[in-house]
Amino acid sequence: MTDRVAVRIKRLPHGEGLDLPAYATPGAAGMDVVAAEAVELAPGARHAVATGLALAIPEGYEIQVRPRSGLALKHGIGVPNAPGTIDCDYRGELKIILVNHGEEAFTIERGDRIAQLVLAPVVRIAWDEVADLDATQRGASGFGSTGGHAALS
Ligand SMILES: O=c1ccn([C@H]2C[C@H](O)[C@@H](COP(=O)(O)OP(=O)(O)OP(=O)(O)O)O2)c(=O)[nH]1
Ligand SMILES: [Mg+2]
Repeated sequence: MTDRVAVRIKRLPHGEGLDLPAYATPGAAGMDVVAAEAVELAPGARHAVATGLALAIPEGYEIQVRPRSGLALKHGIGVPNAPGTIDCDYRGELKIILVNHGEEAFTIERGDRIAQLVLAPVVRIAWDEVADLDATQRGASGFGSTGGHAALS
């Protein structure tokens, strides 16, 4: 694997005793992050789940919060803002927004792995405002303009 990037992390008082986010396998793209609180999510409900963690991500990076596919497939638990954006200048508590798309209530216990964190480089925009844009074959066509599921002939 490539070299790791150091990210400062602080445990908040209610995060004491919990595992720090960690890669479950040597090739995992995301670190699983655990809940610092127990939550009962009714069908259709959503909640910003505490992690008991605060971060200082280095400039030039963000952390993306992504759902766990097992929770999604088995229980309908999603991250409604996926991929959640953790800015490098955010010093508040990392929270994981979960939604229950399933038909049954879902119980999260403190210490359960609820989502995964992916560190990603950020390339920032410098607008170059112009009067006219260059022409392309696609032009303004989009949103299915090239056809449906059938192969191109
Ligand atoms: O799933 C998430 C998404 C965001 N955040 C925190 C970190 C992020 O840096 C901050 C702001 O997030 P975002 O920019 O997505 O939310 P916003 O609605 O635009 O709020 P703001 O006006 O504070 O930027 O909230 C989380 O803890 N968890
Ligand atoms: Mg914002």
